[in-house]
Amino acid sequence: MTAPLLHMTGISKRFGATQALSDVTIDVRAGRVTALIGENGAGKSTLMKVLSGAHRTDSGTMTLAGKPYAPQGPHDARLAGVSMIYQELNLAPELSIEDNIMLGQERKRRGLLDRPAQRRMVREALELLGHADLRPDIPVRNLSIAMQQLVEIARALVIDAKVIVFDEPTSSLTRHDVEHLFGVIRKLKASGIGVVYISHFLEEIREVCDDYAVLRDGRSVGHGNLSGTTDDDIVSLMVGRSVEELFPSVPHEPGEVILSLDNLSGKVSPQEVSLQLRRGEILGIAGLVGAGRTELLRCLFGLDAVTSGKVTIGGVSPPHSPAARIRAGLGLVSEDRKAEGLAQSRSIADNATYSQLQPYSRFGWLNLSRRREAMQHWMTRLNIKARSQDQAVQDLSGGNQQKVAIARVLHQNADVLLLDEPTRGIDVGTKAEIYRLMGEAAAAGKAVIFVSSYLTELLAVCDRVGVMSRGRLREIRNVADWTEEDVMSQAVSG
Ligand SMILES: Nc1ncnc2c1ncn2[C@@H]1O[C@H](COP(=O)(O)OP(=O)(O)OP(=O)(O)O)[C@@H](O)[C@H]1O
Repeated sequence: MTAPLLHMTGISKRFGATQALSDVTIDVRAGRVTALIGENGAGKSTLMKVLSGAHRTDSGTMTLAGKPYAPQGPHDARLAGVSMIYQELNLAPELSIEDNIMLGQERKRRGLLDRPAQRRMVREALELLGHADLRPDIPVRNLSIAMQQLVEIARALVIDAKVIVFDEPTSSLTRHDVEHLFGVIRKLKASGIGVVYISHFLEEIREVCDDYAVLRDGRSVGHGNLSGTTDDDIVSLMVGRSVEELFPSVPHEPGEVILSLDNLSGKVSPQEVSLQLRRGEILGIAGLVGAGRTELLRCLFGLDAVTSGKVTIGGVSPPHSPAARIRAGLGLVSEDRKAEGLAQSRSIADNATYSQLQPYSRFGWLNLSRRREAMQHWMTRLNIKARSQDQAVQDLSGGNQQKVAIARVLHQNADVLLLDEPTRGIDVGTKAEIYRLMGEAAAAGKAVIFVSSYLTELLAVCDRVGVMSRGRLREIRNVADWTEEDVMSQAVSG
């Protein structure tokens, strides 16, 4: 076999008391896509930050295209040919496509910006990506997320990227855009670039990747060609044991109506949404990004203004504020855990218990040992990887932060759980545990509204599924009466 394009070996990285990576080795070959796989907190992002110059490794070496590679920082790494495409895009919205692509890598002639040369490079890059039609002078803020991602990729191409890393690139994309992105990745492959692809979706990995490398607890535990492996093999490598069911089901029966919405409308979304939810029921809400699903939950929870309509919870209509809605029995896991979900500098325990401190406080004092016990339970159930429950949320991996947000609503013991993309960025083993917890909540007489862009899980886990498009709730059916195609055709209906 030919020498790898990128070879990382003996990579170790420690943060204080956390050994994030120990002696990790990974190879990336030219013209191939390598899936980097692991549970939340396994060390994937840390390894890629070492590769992209954002972190210095404590030990180990890297070679790129046969030469020693030790970037001094992200800019240095980019110039050497290593680019990262993150979930949160890093573009300047007011600048044009061209200026974004060339930012920090401008072409100059006699000290002046060489616009014609830049324009040529930008066009070539866009052409390679199948988008010669995109006008380089329009501002990036006018582009869809999928197109912005394309601009990021073009940024990598103009400096002759050798290795491009995609970190969970599909989480905000529609299925159509995902297919387009996969087409782009295939073009990158064909031009000899080595791609690293991080994802928690095995289906995606199978679709677009050739090779795999698995990390567990910061160590390399397996690598090879994907074609010779089953999903079970991969999952077993990730979690260190076999996972019996990816969609465990817990029997539950619908009871009395706990929540009713009558023509609920917000400023833009939702539009005249009516529904009834029973205890013991899991209602899924499907739809495209921007269909108004998040706004529906936010209006219900008292976060966004409502222009008309009525919300009844357990027979009463509580005031329109989050505090009142929490008292009435609602709990929300927000889609945007960074902006509004979690206090980043506070501990896991503070974050998870903050909406429900009552069981631990008497005469104004917190009973910390009782809280510690309760927290330990959720840390274990949700497999939260942390040194202790006192660790600050900002030091956790993305997936583990999401788990803390979920621990909060479970701990709050709400009657109606409003879950907005709760499994985004969560590893497969823990996803299964979250589905089980949802089933158990329903079996215990709670109700769940489950918003997700991952249709497979909605159809596997919910009792009924409704589809939103353009702010309206199109139709709710029993899950057995939906096919994926039906859901998609409702989702794109005008
Ligand atoms: N800046 C930091 N300070 C302290 N600990 C950190 C820091 N960055 C990462 N860690 C720790 O390193 C470990 C690996 O985290 P990393 O983000 O690499 O995981 P990951 O595999 O990318 O997870 P996910 O799938 O959830 O994104 C975790 O235990 C995390 O808490």
